[in-house]
Amino acid sequence: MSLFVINRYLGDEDDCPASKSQSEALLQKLQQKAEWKQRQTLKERAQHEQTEQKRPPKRKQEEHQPCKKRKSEDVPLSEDDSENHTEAVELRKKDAGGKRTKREEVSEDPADDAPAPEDEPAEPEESSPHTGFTVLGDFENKPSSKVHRVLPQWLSQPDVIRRDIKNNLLPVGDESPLCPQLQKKLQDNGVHHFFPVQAEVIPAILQAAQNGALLGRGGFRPRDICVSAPTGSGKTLAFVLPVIQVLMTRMVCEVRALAVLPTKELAQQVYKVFVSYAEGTPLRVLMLAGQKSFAAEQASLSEIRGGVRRSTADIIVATPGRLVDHINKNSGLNLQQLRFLIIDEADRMIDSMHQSWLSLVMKAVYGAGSETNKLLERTEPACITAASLSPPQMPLQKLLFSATLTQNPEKLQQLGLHQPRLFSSAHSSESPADAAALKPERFDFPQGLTEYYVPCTLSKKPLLILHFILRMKLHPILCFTNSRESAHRLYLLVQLFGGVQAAEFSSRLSPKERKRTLKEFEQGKIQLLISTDAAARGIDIPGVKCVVNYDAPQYIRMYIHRVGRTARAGKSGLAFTFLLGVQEKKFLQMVVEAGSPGLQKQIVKPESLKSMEERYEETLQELAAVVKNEKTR
Ligand SMILES: Nc1ncnc2c1ncn2[C@@H]1O[C@H](COP(=O)(O)OP(=O)(O)OP(=O)(O)O)[C@@H](O)[C@H]1O
Repeated sequence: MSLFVINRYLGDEDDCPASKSQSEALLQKLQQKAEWKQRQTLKERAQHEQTEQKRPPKRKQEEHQPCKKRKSEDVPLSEDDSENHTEAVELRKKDAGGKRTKREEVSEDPADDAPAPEDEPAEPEESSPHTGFTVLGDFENKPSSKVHRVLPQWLSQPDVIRRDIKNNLLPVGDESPLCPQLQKKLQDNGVHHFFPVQAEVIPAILQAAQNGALLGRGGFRPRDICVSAPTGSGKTLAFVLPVIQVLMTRMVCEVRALAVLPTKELAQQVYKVFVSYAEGTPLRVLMLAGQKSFAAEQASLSEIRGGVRRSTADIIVATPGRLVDHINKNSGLNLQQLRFLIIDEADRMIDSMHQSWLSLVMKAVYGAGSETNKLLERTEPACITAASLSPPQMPLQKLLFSATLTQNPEKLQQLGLHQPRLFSSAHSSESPADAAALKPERFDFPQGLTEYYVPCTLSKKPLLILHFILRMKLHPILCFTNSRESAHRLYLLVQLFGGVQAAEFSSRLSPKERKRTLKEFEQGKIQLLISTDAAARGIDIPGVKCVVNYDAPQYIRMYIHRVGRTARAGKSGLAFTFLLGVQEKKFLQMVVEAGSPGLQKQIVKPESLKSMEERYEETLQELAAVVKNEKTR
């Protein structure tokens, strides 16, 4: 079977009359063939146009797609091909039990160019009608199946944390994995029950450290732990308590726990909790967050004892910037015995990974072994072998916490987690179908939170916030704006209007002023705290009844953290978001897609604001003068 036209050598035709008549016959035959082919092409084109008109549009579209089968029809025919074609037709006729279709008849007789009856459906062709070649394989275009997102098992099947705090309290005394000393401390601090996240995570961390701080059961490295639980659900105690319990029996003071937090205020808050529960144990806690000068922090890190430089801290709470400074400037921070690396607000910390703080910490952890601790020299994690497990080793375990932990495996991969285990209340609700459809990530909201939105215009926003405090008496209110300029202007306006104890909280203030402001707000001296997102994450102020998003946040994570400043520790709270007409649809959709039960509409009637309007107009004029004054200063 030839696939191509073969130019045969026909001999010296001019010299031989016999061969001349032979070549004439051949020429005639070829001319006939060409005519037949021309007619055939015209006929096929006519047929094709007819069927095109008859078919539904979708089918037509498919027809237009190039397919290899059709291409084979364009291959020029050789004489041999024609013969083979006749043979093939004959064979097919036999196969079909002698039944001859009209189409076969047409293709068999080149002279017959009558079109096939219109009502006769075209038969599926097993072989190309002209070449007679059987086309092997299926060259039709097939719809390719979509690649579905498949989450790693540890992400898709987390250990579930119950959402409802109030109905899932576990008494502190009941089969508690905590030592009596810490139990007593909890009772003294007014904590009589564990919240669900604590009931799940504390035993998991303690279990991995059953042999003390060294390698866990059977000599294996403990699994890293990730926790995704709502704002205010008690994540801080979920890591503070087990870390203290594991380390409290240590013999030598070395840095064994490092908690990294994104802001000074958060570091300060977590530092306080560590200090409170470490009281009465030999453990020493230190903060490296820029509250003191670098030199002062450096001096507090180590001391000379018996002629050897020794660490003076067991637990360090740090911000990434200051931590990196201490590692880079070799200020005496020794992380070679680090047992726990706690990353709070983990999703935010992953985003700040460009500072490469984590790789520096890892380098410091697995750096050259110190001469004094040859016995406990650690090796960088690699394949687990009998040899790698034989010496007593201090394993590093990472503990990640967030209310909005990312589910993006690529982002989590940057953390180099070891056989991670996820504890989550939110992720379990995501169905495989949702995951496959790449739906937006879903998070869990505190149960006691009621969310509202207030339709408004730009000019009415200041009046609304005044109405909330002066009329609705919703204070203390934590009010968020999207920029520090906006926070400052609103603060000035409220001050000028009068009758409200207000303060601002942003990077305009020094760390000292910020600390004082938060304290005063906590003490109830401030009714309205106007803040940027500096206070959106992690800050725990128990008395906040109401959060107002004066400017709607752009990202869902920010919304979750902002509204999470209320309704903490199983209590109830209100969150209001002021929405302009153009923002409404998109914002409400974003929040519901993220797992919120939905925002209720709260309309403030214009009459309710009427009585404040005159004073408000005056205030605006005063504000213009004050702002002008500030600019010229
Ligand atoms: N078992 C408990 N019993 C009573 N109060 C608790 C308990 N655990 C934590 N709390 C209190 O709940 C509040 C919120 O705790 P915490 O700050 O740890 O929440 P969080 O989950 O870290 O929140 P966020 O995600 O906003 O940082 C704190 O005031 C804390 O003292």
